[in-house]
Amino acid sequence: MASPSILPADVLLSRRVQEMVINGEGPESLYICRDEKEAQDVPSPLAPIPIIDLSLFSSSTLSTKREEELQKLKSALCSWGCFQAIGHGIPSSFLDEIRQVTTEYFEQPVEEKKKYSKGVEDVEGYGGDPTPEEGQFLDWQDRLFLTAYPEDLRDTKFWPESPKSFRKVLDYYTTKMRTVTELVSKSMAKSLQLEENCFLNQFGERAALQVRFNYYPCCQKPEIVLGLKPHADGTGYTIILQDDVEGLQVLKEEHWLIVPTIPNALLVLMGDQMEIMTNRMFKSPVHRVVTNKEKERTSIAVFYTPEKHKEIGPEEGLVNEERPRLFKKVKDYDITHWEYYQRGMRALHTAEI
Ligand SMILES: O=C(O)CCC(=O)C(=O)O
Ligand SMILES: [Fe+2]
Repeated sequence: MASPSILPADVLLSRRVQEMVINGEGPESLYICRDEKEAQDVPSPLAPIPIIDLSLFSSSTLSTKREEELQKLKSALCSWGCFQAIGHGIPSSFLDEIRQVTTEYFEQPVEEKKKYSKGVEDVEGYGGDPTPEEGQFLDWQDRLFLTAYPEDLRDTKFWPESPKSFRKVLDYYTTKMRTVTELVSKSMAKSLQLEENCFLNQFGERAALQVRFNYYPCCQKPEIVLGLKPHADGTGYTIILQDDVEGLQVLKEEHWLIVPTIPNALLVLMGDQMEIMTNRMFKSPVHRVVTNKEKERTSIAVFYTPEKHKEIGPEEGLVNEERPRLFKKVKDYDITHWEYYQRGMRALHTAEI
């Protein structure tokens, strides 16, 4: 396969995938990352990712029922590293609303979206990865990346003013995500027989919520590109709202399996930092996104990451003779993760003892 030609970063960044599709341009070499033979593979089966009802974790639930659900949660995270959360308390009408403003944002003329363009060195804003490192390929996607929490770290120059309700909707979604992360973090701790606030304490009060709005245009040759290259997240964990188009896949025992789309579910997916904090009890799964010829896809991924400069490490309660300490204490792991990600590599080994 030809290695990609290197164009100046600002040129790459100024050409969005969506525009190329509108102009009828096919994937050029920079995006071609697989050969067609792989496309003749048998279609990927659906991943039977456990569905967890978060409402059962409330104190009003019968304790046996609650205990059962906690066990289900633990088993899901030990084997899959993710689960589909229902009963999270966010009305389905609101999930539809945030999906709607996301679609509306990406459907706007490119000049409107480019008002929020990220610069070559920026993390936040509208665009894609700027410079592929040697041997790396570009993802068949456009995205908008924003810090939503802590509020004083919001850079509102990247927050779209159109569609009109975008900011208000994102603000409300952030509040809801704060509630969900609190409940999920406490439940994960309880499922491991740990003190319920232990993960919340490691994340810290100023743990970040960053939102990545992903837009994957259709592709005439979906078998030779990827919407998002294989990776594990550098977060604590990530909460993904999919639309009704399949595309996200998880790697399980060397097979790619499709993550089912469930209208009102949130996919909660462990990142490397939960694998560190749980001393590898919970797995941070490798995942990727594929595209298709007929339907564009959007997803909204919320990255929940420990507070800046805060040290995290394995919970003492999960270190014992049978399970010796596997990781050192680390801080700002997401930065190391990003450096490795750009080279198409995992960073978790840098935290290992
Ligand atoms: O689009 C998706 O469903 C997944 C997105 C994802 O993995 C990411 O943004 O890190
Ligand atoms: Fe991801």
